[in-house]
Amino acid sequence: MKAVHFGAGNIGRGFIGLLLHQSGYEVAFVDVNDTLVSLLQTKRQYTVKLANEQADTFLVDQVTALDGKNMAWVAETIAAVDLVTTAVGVSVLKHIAATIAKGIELRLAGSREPLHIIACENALGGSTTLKHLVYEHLSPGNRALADRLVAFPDAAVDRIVPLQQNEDPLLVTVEPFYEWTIDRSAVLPGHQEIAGVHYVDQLEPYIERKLFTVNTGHCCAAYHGYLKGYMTIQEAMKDLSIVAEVRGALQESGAALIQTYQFDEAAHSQYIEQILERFINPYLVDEIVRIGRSPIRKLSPQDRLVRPALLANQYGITVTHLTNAMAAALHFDYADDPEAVELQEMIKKHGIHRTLTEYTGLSGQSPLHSRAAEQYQQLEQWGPARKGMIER
Ligand SMILES: NC(=O)c1ccc[n+]([C@@H]2O[C@H](COP(=O)([O-])OP(=O)(O)OC[C@H]3O[C@@H](n4cnc5c(N)ncnc54)[C@H](O)[C@@H]3O)[C@@H](O)[C@H]2O)c1
Ligand SMILES: O=P(O)(O)OC[C@@H](O)[C@@H](O)[C@H](O)[C@H](O)CO
Repeated sequence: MKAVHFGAGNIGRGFIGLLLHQSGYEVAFVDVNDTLVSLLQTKRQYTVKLANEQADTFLVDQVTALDGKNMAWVAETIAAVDLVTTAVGVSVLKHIAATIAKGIELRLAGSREPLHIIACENALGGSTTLKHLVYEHLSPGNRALADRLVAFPDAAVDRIVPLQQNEDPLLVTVEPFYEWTIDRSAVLPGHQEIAGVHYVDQLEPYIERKLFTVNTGHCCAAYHGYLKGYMTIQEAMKDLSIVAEVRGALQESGAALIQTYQFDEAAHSQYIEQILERFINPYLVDEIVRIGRSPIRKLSPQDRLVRPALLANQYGITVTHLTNAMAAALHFDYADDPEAVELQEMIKKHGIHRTLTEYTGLSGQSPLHSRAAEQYQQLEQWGPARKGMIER
């Protein structure tokens, strides 16, 4: 079996590539990073190391890489594989859609074998988004054929893979835990199930539970941690006031999830505790600026802060920690993150209220808006504390 995977980065190599390899796939990674592509082409293998006491390792071999800038080469390869996966970042999907469409077009000209395309990004409906982007490049005839022969099952992926600091540039250190959940209802007959993947009939509860617990808690710790001058999530999670913010936010999103999906309360509390343990894994060094990256995406209406806050608010659940995390996100002024820079410029130019409305979609009438704005002013006090800690 053959697969093309877009994005040979942390989750690409450390999670998707590993599981596909373990299921018997030969994986061709597509990336635009020339160094990564050339190393994978030369070595044809890499190692995944678990962040645990034993530092278990796994060899992933029979891999290759394709230059993502070479559309014709990538499309020809897609025409001949069984599976296409992505882990490039949800905002990059629009840049790979034309190449995938070209691959589908070539494939449909000569084959009636089904093709599955799965976006493994942190977003609701990632594969569906990719499908819409790909369909923009297909002729009406090919769209009709693709409706029958090409499936885009949505998925949720969970494994913490930090920025890598290894001497071997292909080695990737990952946390031991993983969960890859795929919407079975969108899978076509003939799909060979991927070992280690959990296929479910309805994905929404799984993806919302993951995004609004793991990622909500993670960014909450990151934005508060950044404000207080911590460099890693492990450092931030030693600060009890930050842990209290994270727990508070997860109780708010948890209460909303329990109401929406009738989750068992005790099981959900256990899920939260397991996630807090994962954040403090002492064998990982996970930088706060990675977890806080792209604050505009993280503050958007469908993402990990605003959507659970809106849900909770609808159910009459008091929301203060999620809005406090939004307020902290608005203080994330990391100069190397283009979205953080844009956000800070917007605040400087137009003030906090207009910025909140523009990026979160929360109108000035929303109580969540007023609370986040008020908390933004209260958090201002941490600015000097952060600078002091970073200078020390
Ligand atoms: N790292 C994690 O813990 C984790 C866990 C679950 C989900 N995710 C999600 O996985 C995705 C990737 O995250 P990551 O941490 O692996 O990021 P990353 O930056 O390590 O990897 C992304 C890779 O995509 C490549 N890329 C960018 N543009 C491309 C293009 N046009 N064509 C082909 N390749 C391109 C980059 O060069 C990079 O190698 C994100 O959506 C993220 O939210 C990450
Ligand atoms: O990848 P992002 O930017 O959506 O979120 C940053 C982290 O929270 C995220 O990568 C987690 O490590 C991951 O989602 C764990 O499964």
